[in-house]
Amino acid sequence: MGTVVDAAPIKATNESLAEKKKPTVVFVLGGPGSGKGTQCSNIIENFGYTHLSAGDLLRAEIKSGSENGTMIQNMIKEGKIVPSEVTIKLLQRAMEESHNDKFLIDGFPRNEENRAAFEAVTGIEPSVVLFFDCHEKEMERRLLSRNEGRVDDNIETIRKRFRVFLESSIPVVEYYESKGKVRKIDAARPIEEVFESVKVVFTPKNEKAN
Ligand SMILES: Nc1ncnc2c1ncn2[C@@H]1O[C@H](COP(=O)(O)OP(=O)(O)OP(=O)(O)O)[C@@H](O)[C@H]1O
Ligand SMILES: Nc1ccn([C@@H]2O[C@H](COP(=O)(O)O)[C@@H](O)[C@H]2O)c(=O)n1
Repeated sequence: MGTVVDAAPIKATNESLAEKKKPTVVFVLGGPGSGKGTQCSNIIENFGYTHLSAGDLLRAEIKSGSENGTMIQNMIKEGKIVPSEVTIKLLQRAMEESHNDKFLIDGFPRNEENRAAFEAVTGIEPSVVLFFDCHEKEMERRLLSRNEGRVDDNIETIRKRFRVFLESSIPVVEYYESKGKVRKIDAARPIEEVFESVKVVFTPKNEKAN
């Protein structure tokens, strides 16, 4: 079945965003189960950001009964990446509705198409890209014990998600690395230890303890 996409609201929303000062955006990347959502919850409690998870927005779109719901559900089940115009429209709407000007965008951009389309449509470049680095064995263990009833937390889909991460998402991390924007965090450690490293990225240099 073809993808149902309504591109018109992207332009309208973009015009209203363009009138305002550009928001601060931090992209939060890392493999499935690397702990992106967990650490974003910690960051928003301490640093005044709004957390926008691309995956959560897509899952909410399925639940809302949207005309794109079936397509999104099928892509998630297969571990595939939803067309950028759909995800960007959801992100833009959430940014507009939040009234904040600092965003943690979690799980986006997932591929080169996501990255280029977001920059073209919004004119926004991330100030920093957080990259949670974790080995597959640990990510697999975490996903299989997450127990949130997600349709993609089964071993077959997890393997597909790992492949998509290596083939499509790592090149995005490399792109931002070449621009000096990536802050790589060892995410295979306990949650509190990972957050200690994350805090350093968000704490202005002159506020760090000696
Ligand atoms: N450092 C950690 N050590 C052990 N377990 C963790 C750690 N960080 C997160 N978890 C657990 O692992 C699971 C996956 O974490 P989380 O949902 O934050 O990952 P994610 O990167 O956002 O995953 P996805 O991309 O699949 O949404 C959760 O059950 C979470 O509680
Ligand atoms: N930019 C994105 C982000 C996510 N997806 C789809 O959602 C699935 C779950 O994402 P999580 O970040 O919650 O793990 C992911 O596997 C993709 O199918 C997407 O298409 N584009």
